Amino acid sequence: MTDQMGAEVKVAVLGSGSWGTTFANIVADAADLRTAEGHKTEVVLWGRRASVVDAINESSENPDYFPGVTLNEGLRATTDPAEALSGARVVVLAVPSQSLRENLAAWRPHIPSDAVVVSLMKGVELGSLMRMSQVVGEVLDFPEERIAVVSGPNLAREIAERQPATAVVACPHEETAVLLQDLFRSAYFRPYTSTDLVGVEIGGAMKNVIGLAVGVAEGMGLGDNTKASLITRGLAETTRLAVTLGADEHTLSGLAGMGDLVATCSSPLSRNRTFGEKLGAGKTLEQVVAETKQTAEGVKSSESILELGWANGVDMPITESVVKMMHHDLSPAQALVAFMSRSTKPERYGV
Ligand SMILES: NC(=O)C1=CN([C@@H]2O[C@H](COP(=O)(O)OP(=O)(O)OC[C@H]3O[C@@H](n4cnc5c(N)ncnc54)[C@H](O)[C@@H]3O)[C@@H](O)[C@H]2O)C=CC1
Ligand SMILES: O=C(CO)COP(=O)(O)O
Repeated sequence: MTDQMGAEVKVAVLGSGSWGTTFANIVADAADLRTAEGHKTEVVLWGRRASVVDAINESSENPDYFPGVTLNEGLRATTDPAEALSGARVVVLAVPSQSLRENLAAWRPHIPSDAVVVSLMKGVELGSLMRMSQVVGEVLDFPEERIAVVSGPNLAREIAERQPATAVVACPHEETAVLLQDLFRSAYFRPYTSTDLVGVEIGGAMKNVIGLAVGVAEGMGLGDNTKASLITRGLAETTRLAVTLGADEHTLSGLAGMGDLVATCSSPLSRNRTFGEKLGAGKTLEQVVAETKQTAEGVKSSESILELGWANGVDMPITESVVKMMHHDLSPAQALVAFMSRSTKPERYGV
């Protein structure tokens, strides 16, 4: 990337929550690798809260999300979006999906018109039913070759601890994906490229919904057959939707599909799975919402995803059950009965 963009590249990461902090740290660690090759990458993280920003600048730590984890010392943070974005060639977005449009509208005057914008978010906008890259394209009026996404089995805590992980960098314009792959590659983070933006984004958004369902099953004390069934049928549902929207079926058996689904559905670190687990164990929705401090994207995105499915004639039985549990007072026990009493069908139907 540095070869194409000059010897010095500034990367702005907007959002200093769990994934924004971790991703900024990945890019800062990756930058160290390339220093030896004569390139300089500056990484600046924008956060809303001064206390978090100060802690990152003063002690290379984000105590709210990763107490005890030492971040790269070269990582700088600021509460000023203009400062973070000034001269940035790459702008990485890591805020909750439902606030992206509002955030982008505020940041737009500061985003350099020739920047590449990268979404890390795994949601679908309520109302518009747009994927995050579509929201970026609409608000910023950027061409598709300068909008990319990163997705995959990326539980932030593990990666903040620098445990090995893989991901997919997707952009319809392969050259952009390759340039970003180089910028984000570190000793413990290995990005693959893809041109299938739709498949990568739908895989990321859907795995949160299936993660909620698997969490509910876990909370109800159900076993591995039930969870494997939900994961597998969840992948079928994800693939049906993604392919209908134009994705390559193979993307969904890759890192941003099956890979992320497995990580999310099997890990107690997943906020979506944990949310579902608490509900399945008998807590009320209000209790679980009050206890959940970080973003569990599937709760809201389940509604927009279901609508997207309906608008495109796609059968989405697990998503429908999740929406009813999250928003229409269906109990986990009722959801289970409804799911199991559906009419029988071939394993493969629809697209
Ligand atoms: N945490 C993880 O392991 C991963 C998360 N993601 C995705 O990254 C996105 C961000 O998630 P996290 O960082 O995990 O969430 P988080 O809840 O940890 O952090 C969200 C950040 O956005 C800020 N924020 C909240 N509302 C805002 C608003 N209205 N305007 C501006 N900033 C606001 C919060 O203060 C916080 O700093 C989500 O779409 C999530 O699905 C993707 C991969 C891994
Ligand atoms: O996206 C993630 C893992 O890839 C994080 O999952 P949760 O948002 O459920 O914590």
